[in-house]
Amino acid sequence: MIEIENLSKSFTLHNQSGITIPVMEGAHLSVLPGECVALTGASGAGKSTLMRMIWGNYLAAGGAIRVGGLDITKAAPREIIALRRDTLGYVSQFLRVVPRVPTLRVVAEPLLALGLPEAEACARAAQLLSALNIPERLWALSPTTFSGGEQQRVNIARGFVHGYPALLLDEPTASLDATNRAVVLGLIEQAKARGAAIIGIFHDEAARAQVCDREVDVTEFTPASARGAA
Ligand SMILES: Nc1ncnc2c1ncn2[C@@H]1O[C@H](COP(=O)(O)OP(=O)(O)OP(=O)(O)O)[C@@H](O)[C@H]1O
Repeated sequence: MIEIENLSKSFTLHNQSGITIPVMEGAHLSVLPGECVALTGASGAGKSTLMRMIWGNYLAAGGAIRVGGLDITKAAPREIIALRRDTLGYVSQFLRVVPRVPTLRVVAEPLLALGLPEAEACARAAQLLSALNIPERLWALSPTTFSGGEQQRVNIARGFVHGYPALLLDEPTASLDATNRAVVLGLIEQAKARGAAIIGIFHDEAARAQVCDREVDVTEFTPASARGAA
């Protein structure tokens, strides 16, 4: 479902004499439907960079990233938008929303974008918000004033509202209490059971051990030149 081949990435610092920093070389990764793979490696090894490349926010220098058959490194913006609507979900660490949109709507939006009737989309959103213990009195409010943990749960609800065939999870249990952490791990297990291919960053080792089938240390993809500098 997710296939990465010979991927490389470097950053050019335009405001610092245009210096180029290679951060990844020869990256390979393949994630099958129903599998959850954890990206590991020390801080700065490139975990977030790899996730952002799969999401289509960072351009690759070379290689291929195929999600559901589409090579993201060569895709047109409209293809990326369609991929994000239908196939690829992303639970980032922080919720980014348009101010004044009610929480229920924020969570229902991915389903509305797919053309589901409003009542159906809102019912599914309500189900997830309840499961994630967001009190119903908050659903009509914008999540912009919510606590860090509440915002993260809204973000998770939004990321799991549609049964995406592929999912990227960036620290999905980071600021959660034990009860909500267990709910999120349950959602990940359900997503795997329905066949989602998942890539995640989990600093929570117990969570990683519970839901991930294997680990990939991105340090393996650090270019030899950058390794020498470390
Ligand atoms: N936008 C950027 N511009 C320049 N360099 C960047 C950029 N984003 C990341 N880097 C560099 O790429 C390398 C990998 O960073 P990345 O954030 O992917 O690491 P990480 O493994 O996710 O770290 P952490 O666990 O601390 O979040 C770092 O050396 C970082 O400085």
